[in-house]
Amino acid sequence: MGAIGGEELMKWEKMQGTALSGEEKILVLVRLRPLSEKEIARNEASDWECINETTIFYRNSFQETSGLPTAYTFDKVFRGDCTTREVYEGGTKDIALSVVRGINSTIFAYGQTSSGKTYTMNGITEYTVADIYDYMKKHEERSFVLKFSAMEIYNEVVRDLLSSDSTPLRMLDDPENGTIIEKLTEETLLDWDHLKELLSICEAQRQTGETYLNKASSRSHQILRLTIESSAREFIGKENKTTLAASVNFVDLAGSERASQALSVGQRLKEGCHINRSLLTLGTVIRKLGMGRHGHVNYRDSKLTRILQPALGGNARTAIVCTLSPVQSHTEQSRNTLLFASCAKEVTTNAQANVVMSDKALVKHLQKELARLESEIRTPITACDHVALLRKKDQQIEKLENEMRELTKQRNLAQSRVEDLLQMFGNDKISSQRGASSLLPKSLEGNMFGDECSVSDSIAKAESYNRDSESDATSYAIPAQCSGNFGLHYRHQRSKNFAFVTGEDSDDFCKEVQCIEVDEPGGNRTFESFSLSNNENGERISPPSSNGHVDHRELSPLSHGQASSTRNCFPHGPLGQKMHDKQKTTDSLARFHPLDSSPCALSTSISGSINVKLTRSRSSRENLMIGSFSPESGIVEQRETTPTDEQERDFPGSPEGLQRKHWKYPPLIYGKTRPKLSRNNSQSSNCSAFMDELKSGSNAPGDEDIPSVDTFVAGLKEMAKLEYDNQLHNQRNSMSINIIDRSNHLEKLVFILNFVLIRCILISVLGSRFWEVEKEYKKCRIGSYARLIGSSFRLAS
Ligand SMILES: Nc1ncnc2c1ncn2[C@@H]1O[C@H](COP(=O)(O)OP(=O)(O)OP(=O)(O)O)[C@@H](O)[C@H]1O
Repeated sequence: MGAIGGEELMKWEKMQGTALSGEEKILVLVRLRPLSEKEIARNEASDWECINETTIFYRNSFQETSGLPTAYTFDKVFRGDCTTREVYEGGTKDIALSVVRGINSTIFAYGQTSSGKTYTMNGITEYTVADIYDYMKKHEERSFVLKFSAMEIYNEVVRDLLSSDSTPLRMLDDPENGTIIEKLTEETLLDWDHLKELLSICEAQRQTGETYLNKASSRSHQILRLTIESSAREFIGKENKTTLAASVNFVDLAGSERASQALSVGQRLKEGCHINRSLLTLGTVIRKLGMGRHGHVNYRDSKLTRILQPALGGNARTAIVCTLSPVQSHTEQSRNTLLFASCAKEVTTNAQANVVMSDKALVKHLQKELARLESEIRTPITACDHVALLRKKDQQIEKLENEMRELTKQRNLAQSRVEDLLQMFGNDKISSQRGASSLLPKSLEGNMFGDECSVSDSIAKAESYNRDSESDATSYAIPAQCSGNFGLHYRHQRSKNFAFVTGEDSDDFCKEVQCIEVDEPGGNRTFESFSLSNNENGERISPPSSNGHVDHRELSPLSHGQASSTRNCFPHGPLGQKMHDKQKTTDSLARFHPLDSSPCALSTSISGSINVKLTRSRSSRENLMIGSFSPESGIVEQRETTPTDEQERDFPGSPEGLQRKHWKYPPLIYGKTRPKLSRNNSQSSNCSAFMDELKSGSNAPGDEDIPSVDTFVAGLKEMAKLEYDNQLHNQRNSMSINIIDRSNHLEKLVFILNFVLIRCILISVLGSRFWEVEKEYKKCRIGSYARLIGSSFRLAS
């Protein structure tokens, strides 16, 4: 019998209206047995409940928290009050009856002892056979031949249940039909009554015994096999006759049992061991098959799995009915059954219709098949395939075009962004160059522009410069923590990139110069702060109040990222208005010529320069910077040091009162004799005459003596020049010191060399003299020896 499709099969398929072959998962049903009378009498309760058609739920009456699953889902679950007919109709019928269509099928029951396997399988077998006979009646156009065989595996021995001879049967491996049982009785059924008779013989022959858990416990695995061969009556006696042949196996497994629970001893215990061992092998096979047939599947480890091999992942349709005992004391066994069922539902079988052909029919069929394949080879791709291929290609082209469009869009967007950024950066660079150039003599501007070309270079140079200048008392870049005379802390923030350069959204941008640190005579340093912010028109707003006292929180709104609050930095009243006007004028000037700009512009220039560098090289987060200006490179450099107000407040050298409140701006003194910025009494700190003017102006609010911005500009310009001169002077000094040092070193070297040379000469002169003396000495010695020998010869003669 082979799984060959032929005319007969095709006809049969049409007749049935369904496909007869294919892969499918094993059907897994779970049946819960009702509590027996005995169990009810013992006041046992059921912990299991079928909550719907597919899920069985474990109700934990002990409220255990074992972490094990409580709900299990299968193809179908049946409550205790469900009849066997319902179980049969609920899936097993379809599988069992595929045998009449030439497909092997297997129904087996699995579960612990006394869970209702035999009860279920007896019913299913009866219903199936009844339905088969019913089917035969309905399909009189076909002739059916039914054969019945029965065997049991008892203590790993195969026995024929239809024979009184209890001699163990041998198992043989047939290359075509798999495992066959030698000499197994196969009865051809005459009718339904004949089958009933045979079934009763099997029941009588089967090994059963009484255990504590089951009065009539099956002690063996029973396999009832019904083979059906059918062929169309019209072809009978003809050459092209084909036959469908398949078997349905009804397998009633022996139940797993615990010796402690079944109280089995002696023979029962031995039976139990064999049962458990073979069930263990079955479980292992199922688990392996459920994981996807990787590697070797150990079918041959037990006779049960050898016989059931086609049903487990082979050429068969399979249904497993897992039976459960509801009793609490069997919960663990029930869980094991459900675990087995869970693995089994992952196992796939591949059932094929089994068609038996006569030799002539087989030859004819093979010839036809050959002709078909040859024609396929000659015309590998039909016109229909071409059209399909073209359509597929078109779809691919369309998809790729769409992708290209999308990518082009993204590229254009990215390009425009890059251009915008470049434009903004260019503007920024110009602004920063202007800012820097305002601090430089014209002659040095060229250098600066050259340096500006590379941002990283500029930063590197600026950083190195700042490193060098940290110890320099005249540098601008003295950190607040150092003991320099003062340090400038620049804080800036840009909520929109380069807004101040483009003039757009300038109110989102604000810069602040804060915390000018001054060494007090007593060694204490103080911090003062003022902020310079841009208003909506790009105008800078200066912070001092009319009374000269500035609240730092008002002056540094940018620390909170709120540009709008910087507008409040102006003192209220007429003074504030005047300042505002003055500032406008200054800013407009500063925009055209940074060198002639106001101090605010100067600061802005510094900040702007810093901003360009840092916005590109670092994130736009709020920074508190220490600025340093390099006259050589024209770079204003800043370093992140003490960024938060919190840290400033905690700075030991900054008295509370002076840091945040009661700001005073005494006038600065700057002149040729003082190379660095200084102030008269340095009570608190500030750096500009402008502030002083403001201070004086605050004494007479509303007065016409508004602080002169020009004065401040001039002052700062002078400061910058002075600082620059000072830098040059210092550098020249340090260079000359260097040269002197180096010439000293050279002199020392020459002296040492001379000394060594003289010693060498002396050594060589003395050496040659030594050799001469030694020679003379040797000569004298030889002469004296000769004389001695001569005198001795003379004496002897
Ligand atoms: N669904 C059911 N409804 C009513 N009674 C049932 C049901 N299932 C089983 N029983 C009864 O429970 C008892 C044990 O059933 P059965 O012998 O079928 O169990 P088993 O699983 O085959 O046990 P073993 O593995 O020991 O052979 C029997 O008396 C049977 O009549």
